[in-house]
Amino acid sequence: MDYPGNLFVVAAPSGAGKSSLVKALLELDSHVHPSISHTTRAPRGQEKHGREYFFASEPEFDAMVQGNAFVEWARVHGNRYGTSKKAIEERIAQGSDVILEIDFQGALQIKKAFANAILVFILPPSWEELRSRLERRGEDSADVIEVRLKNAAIEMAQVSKFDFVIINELFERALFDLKAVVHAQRLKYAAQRRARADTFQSLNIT
Ligand SMILES: Nc1ncnc2c1ncn2[C@@H]1O[C@H](COP(=O)(O)OP(=O)(O)OP(=O)(O)O)[C@@H](O)[C@H]1O
Ligand SMILES: Nc1nc2c(ncn2[C@@H]2O[C@H](COP(=O)(O)O)[C@@H](O)[C@H]2O)c(=O)[nH]1
Repeated sequence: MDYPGNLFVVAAPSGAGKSSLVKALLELDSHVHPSISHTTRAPRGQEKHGREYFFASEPEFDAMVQGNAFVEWARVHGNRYGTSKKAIEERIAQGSDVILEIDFQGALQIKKAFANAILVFILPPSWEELRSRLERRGEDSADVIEVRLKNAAIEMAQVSKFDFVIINELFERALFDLKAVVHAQRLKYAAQRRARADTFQSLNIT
């Protein structure tokens, strides 16, 4: 389906820095809107319902799956996460750009539903740095960090299926690259829409 707004999907192994990069992008670019996912994970320290996530019980999440409310959902690191259709369709239909911060399974489901979606994969510069970022963040127990690092190898094996890969070594450099992807995509779709409008006009199609 073709929508006037752009859909960006950012995936990365846990700790690579995607939330930090997306947050910085949102502060700089008011035309990009985040999609707030639903999750069965418990809230972390400062997280608020409706800000980082909509926190849902297992039965609540089940009901949404049964009700076909998700455009994609996946089990990630032992919890379920999903993107509600409502969260994105209304906005991109109105011409806004929407950014999703989800895992690779969800990203690939999104590409099937929205062929124009742009998939961006964020890589850490090294395994040592990935571990150290997870430890420094101080949000997850040692066991959870081990699970996330183990899953990171599986996630990174999917990188070739993404449209763009950004290495988040120097934060400002990675942010520059993410901004460039968003900007390039806007120019590309704007040009395509103009070309189509011109053709429609010359063919007298309304
Ligand atoms: N370029 C960078 N250099 C150093 N530290 C960074 C960099 N980018 C992010 N960080 C830090 O690494 C930690 C992990 O970043 P962040 O929470 O954004 O990762 P994430 O990919 O969103 O993880 P998750 O999927 O678990 O939510 C944070 O403490 C963040 O401040
Ligand atoms: N497939 C989906 N994955 C999602 C969604 N929202 C978040 N995520 C991913 O889950 C992991 C863990 O996140 P955390 O907040 O517990 O650290 C991370 O890779 C997220 O990107 C979603 O709606 N669908």
